[in-house]
Amino acid sequence: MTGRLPVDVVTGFLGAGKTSLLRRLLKGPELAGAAVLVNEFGEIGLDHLLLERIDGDVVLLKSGCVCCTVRGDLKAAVEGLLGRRARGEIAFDRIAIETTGLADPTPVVATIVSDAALKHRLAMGAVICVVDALNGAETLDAHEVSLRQAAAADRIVISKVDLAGAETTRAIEARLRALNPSADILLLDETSAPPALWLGRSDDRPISRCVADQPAAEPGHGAHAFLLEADRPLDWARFGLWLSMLLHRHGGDILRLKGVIEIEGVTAPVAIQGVQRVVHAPEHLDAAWPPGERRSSLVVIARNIDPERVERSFRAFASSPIVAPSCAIPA
Ligand SMILES: Nc1nc2c(ncn2[C@@H]2O[C@H](COP(=O)(O)OP(=O)(O)OP(=O)(O)O)[C@@H](O)[C@H]2O)c(=O)[nH]1
Repeated sequence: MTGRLPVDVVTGFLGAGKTSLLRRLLKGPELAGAAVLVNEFGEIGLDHLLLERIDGDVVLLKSGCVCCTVRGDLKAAVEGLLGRRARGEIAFDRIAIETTGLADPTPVVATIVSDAALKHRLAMGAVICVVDALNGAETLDAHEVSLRQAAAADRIVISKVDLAGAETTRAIEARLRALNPSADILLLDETSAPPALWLGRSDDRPISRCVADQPAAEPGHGAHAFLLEADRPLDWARFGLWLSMLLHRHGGDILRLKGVIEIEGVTAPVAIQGVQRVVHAPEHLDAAWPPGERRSSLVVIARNIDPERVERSFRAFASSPIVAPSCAIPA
């Protein structure tokens, strides 16, 4: 890898735990000095609310790492970062790319190993696929792209084993071993140590299977992203009710819901995370609201749902002081 920057790719379905894994790795020495590229689905990103902005889509993480949100061309984003590094504007010595949860990682790997402009400057590290122990089986059944993600991986991290229980975890592990026998598998919960040694490649794993001739899966799979916003603080109990009704009614089609909300009587922003039918524990963020951005914003990634109906329902809920029948049942 001499002279070339190692690139690791973190993939996995929506909400599997990719960012959580990266956040933990960023706290240790493994990713110190890394540039992290976050490839977001759709045009809507929220991470900028929580990170210090350098300019445009490039942000500096608290760890000192560079983080770049990619909404279009990955190659252009990587070239942009390499250019800024060459000009001495930013410093990093490795790259980690988080793909969108709906992406087949194959084209990302192909860009790194075979693009004429990049292949002499970058060296492929590992493809790490995060699979959620709780939702993993249903996701593998329903979304072909999740099979491709697991099949392309050098290493598979099974997340949320603390939520799934031993039996469910064993079942998903056995399924993943059958699907990709050559991948190393690691079980992870919220407290176990991050798999530092998993970054980088071991030479006996040919990259070829990652860049197999098969066409990449269509990104998106009919899913679309939309944004729900509210300018005044939300009542926590009513918000919880609205959210549980939404997931009760449409859970199978809400692939991901995440955002930052302002709750009545709470100064700090609160991060909300929903993955299919599961709502994770809300997180009170340390960061204060960036100036001028104090508002609730929720990104929903869904399929088979008319965003306007959900928006109407959310607006009615967020703006009315009492639960009116028209907003009580999410459309
Ligand atoms: N209990 C538990 N929760 C976890 C674990 N890993 C991730 N989570 C939670 O799962 C939710 C989604 O995690 P993220 O890391 O944002 O998932 P992601 O794959 O980056 O999501 P997208 O980028 O939207 O595809 C968050 O609320 C995390 O705190 C785990 O091992 N245990």
